[in-house]
Amino acid sequence: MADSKRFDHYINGQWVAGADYCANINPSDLSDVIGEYAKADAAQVNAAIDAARAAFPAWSTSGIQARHDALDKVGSEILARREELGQLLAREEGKTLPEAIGEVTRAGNIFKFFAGECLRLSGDYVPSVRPGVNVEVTREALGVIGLITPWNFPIAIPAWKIAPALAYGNCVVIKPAELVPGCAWALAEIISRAGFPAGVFNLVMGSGRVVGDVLVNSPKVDGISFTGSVGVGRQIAVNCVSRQAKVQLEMGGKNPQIILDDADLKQAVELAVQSAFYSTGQRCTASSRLIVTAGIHDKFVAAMAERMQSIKVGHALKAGTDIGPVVSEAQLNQDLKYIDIGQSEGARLVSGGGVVTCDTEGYFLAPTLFADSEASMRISREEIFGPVANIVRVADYEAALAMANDTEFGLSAGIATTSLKYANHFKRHSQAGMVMVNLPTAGVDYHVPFGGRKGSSYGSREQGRYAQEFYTVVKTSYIGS
Ligand SMILES: NC(=O)C1=CN([C@@H]2O[C@H](COP(=O)(O)OP(=O)(O)OC[C@H]3O[C@@H](n4cnc5c(N)ncnc54)[C@H](OP(=O)(O)O)[C@@H]3O)[C@@H](O)[C@H]2O)C=CC1
Ligand SMILES: O=C(O)CCC(=O)C(=O)O
Repeated sequence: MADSKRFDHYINGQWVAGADYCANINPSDLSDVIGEYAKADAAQVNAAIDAARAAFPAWSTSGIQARHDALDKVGSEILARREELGQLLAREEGKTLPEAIGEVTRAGNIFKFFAGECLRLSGDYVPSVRPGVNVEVTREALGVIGLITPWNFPIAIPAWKIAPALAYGNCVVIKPAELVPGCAWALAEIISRAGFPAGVFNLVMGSGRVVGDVLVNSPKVDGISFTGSVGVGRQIAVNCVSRQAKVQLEMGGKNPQIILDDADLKQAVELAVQSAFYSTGQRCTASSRLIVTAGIHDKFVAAMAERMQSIKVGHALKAGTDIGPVVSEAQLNQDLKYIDIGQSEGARLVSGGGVVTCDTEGYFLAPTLFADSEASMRISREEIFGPVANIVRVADYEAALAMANDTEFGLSAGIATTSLKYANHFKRHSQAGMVMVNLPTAGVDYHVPFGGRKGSSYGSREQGRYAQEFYTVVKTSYIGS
């Protein structure tokens, strides 16, 4: 358990000391150490995998009422403690407190949703083409699942992987990002008291290179669900496919936000600000390319420049902060690098462009907007993952659609328009997994599928009922008389 701000792994129903420890530091205030979190070595990861393997036969055939009750209990506790957990989340990741409380609420609702899914498991019972024979199609748990999660949604992403995995009868070993182990640890502590048998749920913290690598390559792990960068995701896929393990990847985006001439200007500005800068732009669904048609372009650029003056950057826990810090020094350097690239490529800086000084020492960056950009520029093509966006001018809707689809990614895509014709056409012809009409590209519901096309995602969808595609395997049984 936690001992003078030391936080241990949870393996086989026990709190286990780390092979080493790593400080979890508040990006809004680098003098604030949240705690020392355990780092696992390979032996500890293998112990967690073995515990999950041993627990699997009983858990995968356990009663659905017990599974429902345990998941529901987790959801209730998360919701009851949303303010306190939101504080922890804002402190370790840098999202503002309202955003963090919103994310915690989403996590609680996800556990409640999948508690319900335990009671809605279904299959098919159909006649055979052979007389006197019947056929059953049922779903069974996949097995032991390794969950590898990123830093930008420290409780919601673990929740949307853990809850369906357990609901459908799998056992899990989760490795959260080393930058944000606090929320995953708090979630593990709640799960440890909810009534799951030992070994069903295991938390091992530490680096991707050690913990993640063992999980991905262990022959005792039947599937990996990963969210993070494209480079790491693709390598995980290669390793999983080579040993025939199931794999699901959620990775980057370069999500377009189209603003058409007929858009409501005020609404378009608000949703563009939300898409590009809220959560410090650190969402795979964020939009860093605003594609604007010629008739509204100049008014839109001017209105954005004015609106951005009132965005307050500051300590994530301070009332009134709109945008908290960037998560880490490495991410800040990546954002600054792209600001330099934008300037050297010839885009015009409209707002922001550098770090911001606050009362505390942290990784504060001004929301940054470029205009007069070209679709071919690196700032228009590569995922930045920070509060940095650019505007590209196009002639009309057709050009906007073509530019929106001209990307290696396909996670989410938005359009601001008052035209039903263009909205409907965009819904049908956007090559993204999620389409937003008069809404920001980021900010999704928890009960419907989440995921993208092309380079953004691989494997079946996460969330909602569709999650069962990954976490279950189908069995066909033939019954003769
Ligand atoms: N789609 C999304 O939601 C996200 C996208 N990103 C993108 O990725 C960029 C880099 O962020 P970063 O955090 O470094 O992303 P990573 O892909 O490195 O990290 C995601 C998760 O994978 C783990 N990991 C890292 N290397 C390996 C490996 N070899 N085998 C198994 N697991 C591994 C990480 O562990 P650990 O970090 O503890 O070492 C973390 O838990 C961002 O700038 C952004 O562009 C980042 C986060 C989320
Ligand atoms: O936009 C959202 O609500 C979810 C975004 C997300 O899951 C991510 O950035 O990884």
